[in-house]
Amino acid sequence: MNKVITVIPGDGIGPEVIKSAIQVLDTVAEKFKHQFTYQYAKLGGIAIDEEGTPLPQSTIDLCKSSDGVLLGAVGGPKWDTLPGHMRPEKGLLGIRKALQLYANLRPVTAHNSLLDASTLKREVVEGVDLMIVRELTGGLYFGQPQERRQEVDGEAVVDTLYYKRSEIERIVKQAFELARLRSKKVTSVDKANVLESSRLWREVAEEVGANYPDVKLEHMLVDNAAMQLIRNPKQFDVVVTENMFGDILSDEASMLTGSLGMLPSASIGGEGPGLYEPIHGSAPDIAGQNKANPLATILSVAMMLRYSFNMSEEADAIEQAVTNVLEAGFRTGDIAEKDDKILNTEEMTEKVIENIQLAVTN
Ligand SMILES: NC(=O)c1ccc[n+]([C@@H]2O[C@H](COP(=O)([O-])OP(=O)(O)OC[C@H]3O[C@@H](n4cnc5c(N)ncnc54)[C@H](O)[C@@H]3O)[C@@H](O)[C@H]2O)c1
Ligand SMILES: CC(C)[C@H](C(=O)O)[C@@H](O)C(=O)O
Ligand SMILES: [Mg+2]
Repeated sequence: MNKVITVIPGDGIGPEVIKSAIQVLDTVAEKFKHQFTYQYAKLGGIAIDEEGTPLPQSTIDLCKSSDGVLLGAVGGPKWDTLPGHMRPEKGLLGIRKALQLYANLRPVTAHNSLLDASTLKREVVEGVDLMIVRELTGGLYFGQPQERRQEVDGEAVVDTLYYKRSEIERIVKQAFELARLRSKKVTSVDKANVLESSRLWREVAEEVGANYPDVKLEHMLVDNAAMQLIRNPKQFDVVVTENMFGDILSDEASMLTGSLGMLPSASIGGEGPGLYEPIHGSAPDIAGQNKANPLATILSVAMMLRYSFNMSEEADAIEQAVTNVLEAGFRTGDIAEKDDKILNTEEMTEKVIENIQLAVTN
C-alpha cells in the first residue's frame, strides 16, 4: 500500500524520537512491501522561530492532504514567556482542532518485563491493561472567554469549561464502542459533585450507556479516580473523561508502565487523517542528548498503522518487537534499574528494528 504521512518533529526530544519512528516505518515498509511517503511540517517552537506562528497554514494543509500525521512534541523554556496565543502548545491544540480530533486514545499496558521499573509494587501493576479515552477538542482548553482582565478591584483571570451535549455524546459513545472490543467496562470520570459540566457529562454517559447493555458503566469522581489508579489500577478497562482530567490522569497512569516514555496515543474522530503522538512532552531536561526513550513514539506508529491504515499485522510486528526488546533486557535510562546497561535513543531504536526484521511473517 502507498500511504502519505505528515511528519511533525516539533521541539526538544521531538525530532529525536521522530527519527526513531521513521526508521521503524522504513523497516515496516521494506518488510511488508509498502510505500510510505513523508512530508515534513513545522509546529510549535520551531514554527514560531521560522515562520512567526506556532501553527502555519501550510502545516494544516499538509496534514489534511495526508493519510496520517505523526507528531513528536512541542514546547520548551525558550517560548515559555510568550503570550498564550503565541505559545507552541497553542499550535498543538490548533492542529487537533483543525483536524477535528475529538477522541484521544491513550492505552496503558504494563509489560511484564517492566513491572519493577514502575514506582508501584509489582503486584499492583502486573496485568494492567486499560485505555484512557480523553475528550480532546473541548472543555477548559478551548472554552471562551479565556483571558486576563483588569477589574475595578484588581487583576482577574477566566478560563471557561464549555461542552455541548453532542460533544459529550460522541466521546462517550467512542468509549463504549472500544469497551465492547475489550473487557466491557466503562468508567466515566467527572467532578459531578461540584461542576455543572460534569453533571451533564454523567447524565449523557447514562443515556449513551443505555444503548450498550452489554457494557458495565460506572461513574467515579476524578479525585477518587486519581487515587484508585495507583491503589488498584486493574479495576479499570476503559476510562472516559473530559480534556483536562484526561491529560492529568494519563500522565499519572503512565507510571504504571514504568515511564512516561512508554505511552503512545492516537487522536481520531475527524473526517481526515488521525494524529499519532507520544503522550510525553519535549523533555527539555534531556533534549539533544540521545537519551530519550523512543518507545512511546514507536508504539504510536503501531497505532497509526492499526487505526488509520488498517495494517494490523504490521502493527502487531512493531508491538511484538517492543515486547521482545524489553524482555531481552534492553533499557533506556527512564526504565532502567540499578544494574542495567543503559541504551541511548539510537541504540534502543536499532534493537527494535533488528527485531522487526527478524520477525517471521505469515
Ligand atoms: N504533546 C506535546 O507536545 C507535549 C506534551 C506534554 C508537554 N509538552 C511540553 O513539553 C515541555 C516540557 O514539559 P514537561 O517537562 O512538563 O513534560 P515532559 O513530558 O516533557 O517531561 C516530563 C519528564 O519526563 C521525562 N520524559 C518525557 N518523555 C521522555 C522520554 N521519551 N524518555 C525519557 N524521559 C522522558 C522528561 O525528561 C521529564 O523529566 C513543555 O513546554 C510542555 O508544554 C508538550
Ligand atoms: C502540551 C499540552 C497542550 C498537551 C495537552 O495538555 O493536551 C500535552 O500535555 C498532552 O498531553 O498532549
Ligand atoms: Mg499531557
